[in-house]
Amino acid sequence: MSQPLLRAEGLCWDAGGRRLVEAVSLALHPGEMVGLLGPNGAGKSSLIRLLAGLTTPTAGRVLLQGRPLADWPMPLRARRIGYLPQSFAPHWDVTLAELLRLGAGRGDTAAPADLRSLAARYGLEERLAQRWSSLSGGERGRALLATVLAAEPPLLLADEPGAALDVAQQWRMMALLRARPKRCAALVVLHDLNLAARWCDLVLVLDAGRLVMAGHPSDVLRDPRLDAIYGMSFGRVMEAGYLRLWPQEV
Ligand SMILES: Nc1ncnc2c1ncn2[C@@H]1O[C@H](COP(=O)(O)OP(=O)(O)OP(=O)(O)O)[C@@H](O)[C@H]1O
Repeated sequence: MSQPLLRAEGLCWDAGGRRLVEAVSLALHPGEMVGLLGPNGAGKSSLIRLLAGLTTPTAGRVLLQGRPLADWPMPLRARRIGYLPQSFAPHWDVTLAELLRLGAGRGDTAAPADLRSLAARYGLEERLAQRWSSLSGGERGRALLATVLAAEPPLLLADEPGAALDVAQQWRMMALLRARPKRCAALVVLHDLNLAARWCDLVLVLDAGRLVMAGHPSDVLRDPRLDAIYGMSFGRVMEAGYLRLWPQEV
C-alpha cells in the first residue's frame, strides 16, 4: 500500500483532568474516504483537532507524509490539510465570494468565473454576493466545505460536515468528496451510520476516547458491539449491496 498521507501513533490527550483521547493509532491513505463514528462525547472532535495539529497531544505523534506535523512550516501544512470545524463563524460578516476567495488563498485575484464555478459545485452560485449572516444553515455548511476545499488540500479532516444539510445535500456532499482526485484522502465525522455504510471505504469507531473498532463499513456496522457502544439496538438489512441500519429500541 502507498505511504499514508497522515499517520497517528499512540495519540493521547488530557484536558480538564481527564484523558479524552487514549492511545489512538491510525493511518489515512490516498484515495481513502474514512468515516469517524462514535456517540456524543466519544472524543471525535478532540481527535480530529489533534490530527489537524490544532492541539498538542499529551503523548504520541502525528506524521504528515512521513514527517512530524510539528516540523511542517504552517503555510505548507495548511495547504495540505483542510480542516472543517464542527462550528464556525467568520470574524467579519463577509460575502460568500470573499470567503471563497480567502479559501482559495488567492487574495482578491480570483477571477469571478472561477468563483462562480466553485460556488456552482456546491449549489451556491446564486449566493455569491450574500453575506455570511444572511445564508441559511445548510448554505453555510456548504459554503464552509467549499471554502476548505477551494485550494484542493490532499487531506480533508471534516467534523460533521453534513450536520446542517438536508438528506439530498448530504448525499451530494458525500458524492462530491468521493469524486476528489485519488491522491486525496478524507476523514469525516459522521453521525448518520447509513451515510458511512454507503460512502466510506473504512470506518473507525471511537468510544470514550479509544479507537475500539476499525474496518470495512459492512463488517463494523454489522458487529453487535456497535449496539452496546451507542446504547441502543439497531435493525439491519442489506439493500442494493449496502448495509442499512435503523434504531429499534433505546
Ligand atoms: N478543552 C476541553 N476541556 C475539558 N473537557 C473537554 C475539552 N474538550 C472536550 N472535552 C470533553 O471531552 C469529551 C469529548 O469531546 P469531543 O468534542 O471530542 O466529543 P465528540 O465525540 O466530538 O462529541 P459530539 O459527537 O457530541 O460532537 C467530552 O466529554 C467533552 O466535554
